[in-house]
Amino acid sequence: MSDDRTIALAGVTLALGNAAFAFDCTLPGGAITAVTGSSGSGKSTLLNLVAGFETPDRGQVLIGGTDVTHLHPSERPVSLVFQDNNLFAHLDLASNIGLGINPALKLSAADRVAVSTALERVGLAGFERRLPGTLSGGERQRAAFARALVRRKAVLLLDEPFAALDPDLRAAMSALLVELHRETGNTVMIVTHDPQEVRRSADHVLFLDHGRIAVDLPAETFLSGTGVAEADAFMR
Ligand SMILES: Nc1ncnc2c1ncn2[C@@H]1O[C@H](COP(=O)(O)OP(=O)(O)OP(=O)(O)O)[C@@H](O)[C@H]1O
Repeated sequence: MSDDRTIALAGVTLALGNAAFAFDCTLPGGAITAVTGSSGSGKSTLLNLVAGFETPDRGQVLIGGTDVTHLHPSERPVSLVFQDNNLFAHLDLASNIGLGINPALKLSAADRVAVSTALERVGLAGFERRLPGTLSGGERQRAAFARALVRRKAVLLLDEPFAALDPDLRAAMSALLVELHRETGNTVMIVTHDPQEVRRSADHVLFLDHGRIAVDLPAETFLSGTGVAEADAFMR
């Protein structure tokens, strides 16, 4: 029986322009899976298939054993954090995060408390009235995490969330991700081209090459050497 948060792609194929993708994989429920590989290998496309921004030509996308292949992104049990464009510039942080709870921003008193608690949790206590433009890059990413937290979805999808940050901040954000993951136990899929990020946060690793999954291993095994030249070279 599948864990209710396991993600599976079964016989998925997709053509986009000249690029062809074929994915067959299982992302273990309750684990952090890093999706890595060189530029253009298909990492974002794999994430977009799980999120619902792309639909396979063939095959199925399953979350917790439920076929979500034809569900709209808003109907899937997922939260998303991207590298940027996470926040609406004209809305303060309380509203930006409140959108994670209710897209019409009809928030109860309990919802407002949940927003403030999430801000506190990511180290932004008291930032409710601040506009995104007044925050540093790291603070904006923390706010994006806070919004993902209040959604309380079974699956958290992150596409290069820390790529724009300096190395210290990147390390701090990875640590925060691992800490929050320990508390929520949700299934995390993080797209990254940063080998350090894979080392720091992954329980499981998918290495993509030319639109296919070239390596699919627990992180410990992956990091000790895969025998696949491209993957081992990538991690050096
Ligand atoms: N809508 C599209 N139309 C045509 N080609 C596309 C489309 N979307 C993606 N591609 C192509 O598919 C390939 C994989 O793209 P994808 O963004 O998934 O790679 P990636 O591994 O995330 O790359 P990067 O690390 O550079 O972000 C690329 O060659 C890209 O140009």
